[in-house]
Amino acid sequence: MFEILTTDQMYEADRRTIEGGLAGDVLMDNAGRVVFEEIIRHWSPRSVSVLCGPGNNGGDGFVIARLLRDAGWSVRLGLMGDVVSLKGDAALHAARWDGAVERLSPALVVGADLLVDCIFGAGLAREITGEIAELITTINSSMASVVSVDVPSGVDGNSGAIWGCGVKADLTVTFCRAKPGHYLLPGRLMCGELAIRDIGISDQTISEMRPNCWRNDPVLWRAGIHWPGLDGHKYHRGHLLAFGGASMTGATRLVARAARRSGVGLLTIVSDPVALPVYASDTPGNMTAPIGQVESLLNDCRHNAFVIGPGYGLGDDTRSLVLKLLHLCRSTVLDADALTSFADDPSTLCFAIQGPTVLTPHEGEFSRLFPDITGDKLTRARAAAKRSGATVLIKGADTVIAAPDGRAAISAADAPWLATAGSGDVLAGIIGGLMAQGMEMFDASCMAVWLHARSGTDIGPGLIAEDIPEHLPGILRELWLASRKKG
Ligand SMILES: NC(=O)C1=CN([C@@H]2O[C@H](COP(=O)(O)OP(=O)(O)OC[C@H]3O[C@@H](n4cnc5c(N)ncnc54)[C@H](OP(=O)(O)O)[C@@H]3O)[C@@H](O)[C@H]2O)[C@@H](O)CC1
Ligand SMILES: Nc1ncnc2c1ncn2[C@@H]1O[C@H](COP(=O)(O)OP(=O)(O)O)[C@@H](O)[C@H]1O
Ligand SMILES: [K+]
Repeated sequence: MFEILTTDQMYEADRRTIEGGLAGDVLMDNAGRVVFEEIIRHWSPRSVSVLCGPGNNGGDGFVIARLLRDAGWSVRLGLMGDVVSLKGDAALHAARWDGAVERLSPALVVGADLLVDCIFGAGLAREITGEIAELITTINSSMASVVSVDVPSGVDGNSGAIWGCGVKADLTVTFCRAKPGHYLLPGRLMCGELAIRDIGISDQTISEMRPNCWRNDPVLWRAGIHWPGLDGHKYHRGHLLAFGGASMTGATRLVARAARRSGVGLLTIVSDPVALPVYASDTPGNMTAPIGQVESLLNDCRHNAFVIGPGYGLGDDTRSLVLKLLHLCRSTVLDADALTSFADDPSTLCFAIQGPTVLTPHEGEFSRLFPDITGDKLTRARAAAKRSGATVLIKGADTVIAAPDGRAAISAADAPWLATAGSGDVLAGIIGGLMAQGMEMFDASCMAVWLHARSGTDIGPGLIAEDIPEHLPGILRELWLASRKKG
């Protein structure tokens, strides 16, 4: 259930399921039934208005109305357009509804305790205007609870964008698998609780669709974790070089702390000699080296991973050091100043990326580096990954991680506490630490985002960036114990 399907993939899965012998009207009946089950699980009987659009999303509404009424609820149903204009399965289920069919209007909202939003689903393809836009405004200002069927009407299932206006739901029930728009902002903010329910489409049908987007979950990457062996030594766990700035020393201290808590064997902070005492005194386990020794450090292949950018400073020196590091094709995480230093010349950066490299921009850094790449976050991350050859991780509440081969994961965590200075530095450190231990770049990025978000939700209010590395051992222990059970 971690795959995320585009609306086209969903239509295709429906089509194949119907071809495989499950009639379309049965699929629609199943869809209506799971929404009905969610409604009766969440609410006691009350007055309901089912608001139906002209397509199959509206068809689901007729099933829901019938089941609720059969269960003794007081139900009104409104339809956009005429019943005779309905087609296929929607027409069939409309014929099975023997209650009144009212005109879809704000009058249906007045006095209802629960609204079932079946106006538009996957088929929404243009701006919502006029009477329907007014109806949506009325829905959103009403005191009634709102259940949206498949997606909140107005939300684009693929991008999470809003077509002019959108229903704000308390619960969204979607079918078979989530769609990107359930997790990408602003769509995610419109969904309320998300229930993903099976309607009879097999897992095999889904795997035949070859989904390459997932909700970020340990299932995706836990097999790729490099746990230390009984006979291991510290060099088996990698030696990360974290490049520290001369003045903003806090950033790389956070990188170092996070990388070490993620399990890296050795860590050296390389910096301008002026800042070395700060780094050296930060914590006894950090090693330090002056930037003047960088050539000999890089000549030692045991230094197998690099993190550069947080607090490093902008400019030519940063640019040439980054290019030098990329030339070695070792695991490299570029964040913050290492990215912004290429704002005037992103193609040089992209050209230099040959080895396992992760770029971790926030939205501002992303638009400086890839100003011509537009669209939703998933599309942009994929385009930037394809262009650069790096794994691209666009940060935010709906962090997206995309690999150059098109694979992508979206974080569905609820961790607004992470929006605090330095938390991005910690993330870069975790990714670097995991890659130094041998984890593949996409897996390491996904795992780091997950560990970071879990820390955010666990620690909650009051979180400061320094808390996150200290929280990692507990979560890693859980993952480790789970891996031993499976083994
Ligand atoms: N077997 C299956 O496939 C199953 C599908 N299922 C359900 O079907 C849903 C998808 O159904 P769908 O494809 O009919 O699309 P849907 O969202 O109902 O809307 C299309 C209609 O809206 C109209 N329209 C669009 N935009 C508009 C606008 N801005 N303003 C005004 N009108 C606009 C559009 O008009 P047109 O563009 O054609 O002029 C068309 O008439 C899916 O979300 C799920 O709930 C489940 O039952 C499981 C089985
Ligand atoms: N609302 C939010 N919900 C969850 N995570 C968030 C939210 N806002 C920011 N974050 C996360 O916090 C981190 C902030 O990183 P960044 O912007 O680089 O800040 P800094 O440079 O101060 O460390 C990122 O990992 C980002 O995904
Ligand atoms: K809907």
